[in-house]
Amino acid sequence: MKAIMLSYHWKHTAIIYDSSYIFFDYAGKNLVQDFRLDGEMARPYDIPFDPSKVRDYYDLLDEAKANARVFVIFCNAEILRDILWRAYETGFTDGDFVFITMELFPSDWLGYYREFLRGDGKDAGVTKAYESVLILTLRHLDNPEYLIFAEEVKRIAAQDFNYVFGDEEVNYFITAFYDSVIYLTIAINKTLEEGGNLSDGYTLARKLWNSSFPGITGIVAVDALGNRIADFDLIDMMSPTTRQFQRVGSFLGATLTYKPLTGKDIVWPNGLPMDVPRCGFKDELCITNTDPLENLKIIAGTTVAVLVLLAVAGVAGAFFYRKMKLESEIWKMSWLLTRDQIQMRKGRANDSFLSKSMLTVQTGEENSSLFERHVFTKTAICKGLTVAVRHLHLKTMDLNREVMVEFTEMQRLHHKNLAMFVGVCQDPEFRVVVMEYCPRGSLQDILENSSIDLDYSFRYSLIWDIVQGMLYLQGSSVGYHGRLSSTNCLIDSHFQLKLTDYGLHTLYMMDRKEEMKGANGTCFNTYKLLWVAPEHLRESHEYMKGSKKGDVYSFAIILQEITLRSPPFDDCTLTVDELLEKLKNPNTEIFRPKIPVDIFDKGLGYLMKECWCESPNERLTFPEIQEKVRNLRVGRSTNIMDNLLQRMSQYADNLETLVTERTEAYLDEKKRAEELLYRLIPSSVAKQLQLGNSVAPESYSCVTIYFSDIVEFTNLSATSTPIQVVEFLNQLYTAFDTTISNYDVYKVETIGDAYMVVSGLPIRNDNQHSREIANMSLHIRSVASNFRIAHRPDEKLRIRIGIHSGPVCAGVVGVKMPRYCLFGDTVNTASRMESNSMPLRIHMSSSTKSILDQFEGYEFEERGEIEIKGKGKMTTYWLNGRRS
Ligand SMILES: Nc1nc2c(ncn2[C@@H]2O[C@H](COP(=O)(O)OP(=O)(O)OP(=O)(O)O)[C@@H](O)[C@H]2O)c(=O)[nH]1
Ligand SMILES: [Mg+2]
Repeated sequence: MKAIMLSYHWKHTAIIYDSSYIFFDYAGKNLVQDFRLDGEMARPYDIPFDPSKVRDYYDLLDEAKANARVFVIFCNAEILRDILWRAYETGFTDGDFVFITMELFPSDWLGYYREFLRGDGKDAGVTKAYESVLILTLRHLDNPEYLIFAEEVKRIAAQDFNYVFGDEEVNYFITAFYDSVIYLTIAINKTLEEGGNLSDGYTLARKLWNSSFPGITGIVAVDALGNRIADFDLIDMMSPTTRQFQRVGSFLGATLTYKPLTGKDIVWPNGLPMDVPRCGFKDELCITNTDPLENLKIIAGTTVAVLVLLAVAGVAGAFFYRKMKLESEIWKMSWLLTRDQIQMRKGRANDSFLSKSMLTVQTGEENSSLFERHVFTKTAICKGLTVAVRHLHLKTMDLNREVMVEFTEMQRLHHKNLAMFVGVCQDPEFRVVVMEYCPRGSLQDILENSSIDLDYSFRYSLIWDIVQGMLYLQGSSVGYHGRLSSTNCLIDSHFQLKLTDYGLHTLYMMDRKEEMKGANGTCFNTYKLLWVAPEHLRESHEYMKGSKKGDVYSFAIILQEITLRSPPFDDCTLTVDELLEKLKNPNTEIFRPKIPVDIFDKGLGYLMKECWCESPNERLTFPEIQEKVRNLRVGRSTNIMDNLLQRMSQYADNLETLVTERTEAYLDEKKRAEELLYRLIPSSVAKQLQLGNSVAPESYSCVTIYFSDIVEFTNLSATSTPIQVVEFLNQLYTAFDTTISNYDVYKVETIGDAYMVVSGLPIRNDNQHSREIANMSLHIRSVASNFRIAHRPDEKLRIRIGIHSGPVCAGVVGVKMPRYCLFGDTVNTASRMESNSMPLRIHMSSSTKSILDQFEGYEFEERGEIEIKGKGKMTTYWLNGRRS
């Protein structure tokens, strides 16, 4: 570790370690102590901790920060993740700090390492923190002797122990045992050569102390106390997107040297971190710096005045020190973001099931005209985080001292109920404030989303979160929120409420002034003023900064929204502007939202009244509100976790039902579509098409084709309306379709009054095709002769049938509306059989007859030789019937 530290010119370290990890070598020497004793290094600052007792890992980091920028951390992976998350949350991961930890076995770390991902909302932050982490692991073995040895171990494991290694490396302990045996054999040989006594184990064991020998893992170095000095690799994350790690350097035990690997630089978030910050660990170096001289003037007027002040009292000294610290932070301007650091995300931020795409708010106008607000946060990626970007209306951003102090103060705020302030960008084209993004939308979104059921405990936990955030904010140097509203209460992925858009009083005041002027083409939305306390409404908007008591009033309006689950002042019928006027100028009566008698919690009703008193001094303070809410909450189920889980499972159930319903509907639809397709194309062919396979045309050596036609259809059509014709054909073909479903046949198509059926394809059926078609023809004939034409009840339907057998080729033609078609002379001949047939008779060719002859029971009648157009003379037959 020392070799690594010195190689990067770091001499100051803080060792943060789980005190249950005791680092002793076999001779009983405490390794942490050992690490502390080295002339070249400053004495490392030692922070042991008991994980079960640590209240907040920030405390450890804060303590370490006062002594070092390089933190060596020893603890288990879970705790490390918690520490890193806290480090990220509290601003330790921007590149000023280094975290070195140890993970003995390297195989897990090389390649893609995702084990620190948990999907708990902290992954991005922990990944960011990993940019500052270096991991020390045992050397990755790849020397030729080791590779042969590893192969051999794998072979023996499979052969003798039936254990087959996967991708994993051969365990390091196996190689260490092997090296021990080499150690022993060398020691025995040496002892024998020297004529020593083999039964003197102690001397034997000491034979190779303070020396080295070639082992299977490379050169094995043994120190003067008999400890093996292992070889280590230093590993670093190459990129936060791929989370891929790489070796950046190696430590060789035999030479006690660390060498960075050429061409494999450590990827730092912000360059190589300095061993000592510019102003020293306690800002002590800045007091005599040139820049701070300027600062001194700013703080106390003159340098002399400050020095006098310092001399006068220790208390003043402490004050001075704090001020100096703030000054150095102000000038660091770490909140200032460049345009390149903010990558806007495309599309709207609407990734929450709680956010409605459209918020519709009733303005309260006489006719209840609805005024729609369609608001989405713009989101971006900044420093590896998804952030909410708030565009400012200011034409210029004057980074005067007051504004800079505000930014610096904002940056110091860290609380679970505050959305983090990320920074500002003052690019003329892109003047924005960047805040932590909360994916589940605002409190207003939740309240307006009727599909979310809000019970007591949930409402109380929302209120509780607001109070906690406000207590912290009002106790901080920022002093008050200034624009507390339900749109500035956000819900994060853990359903925790976080306040946003707080502070920055000077900047936001100037910005609101511009917004009201309509800068950047915006139109100021007076609806936002419904949360502003009357005393501030009365001020000129330009000075409407806000106050602690003003926040309490805004909180009361949010309480109204939560308890009544309605927008502010929802009960009144005034327009927003009329309403604001009334609030500004109360006549005899103070104007506030009405609290219905059946309010779900009377206690909350009283609390609202105590918070929106007209006189700011009569309003409660947040500590008092906290007490009241705590008392009101007693007796209600406060287990937000249970409640949340219940809600989540309810939501999941709803989703599951929805998914099942949709899936069923989809499957039904699919089935219908498939059935339709199977009617157009034989199912075996359709399946091939669905799989994306092309269907090659196929020839069939013998199939039987049926054609039938309605006698005098032209006359019938001429004397019927088109609708009657369609209805008639539909009824007839439905009857035919039902009939043919009893046979192994495929209906090729209907063309007008013609009906075409084939048997023997696409699935071949030997010679059965002639029989199937013959039987079907007889059946259809009887169906047709019994068929009554609905609009001509007295007329008898007569059809002509013709059948013929022979070779055909079948294939799918067309892309847009693919059709399965038959080609070949057999089709024409079959059609000719039909056209030369007689009413209610089945006319067949000799080829069909000769196949049918193989089957018994058919009654034929030779028709004799007839002239068939395009074919010449053919002997044909009538199929009259079949003996049962
Ligand atoms: N989902 C989500 N919505 C946000 C986030 N930040 C702001 N919003 C919403 O984006 C919309 C526009 O926000 P703003 O421009 O801050 O306007 P506002 O909050 O109504 O008013 P002021 O902040 O007081 O100016 C509001 O509906 C916010 O609730 C966020 O981090 N996540
Ligand atoms: Mg806002």
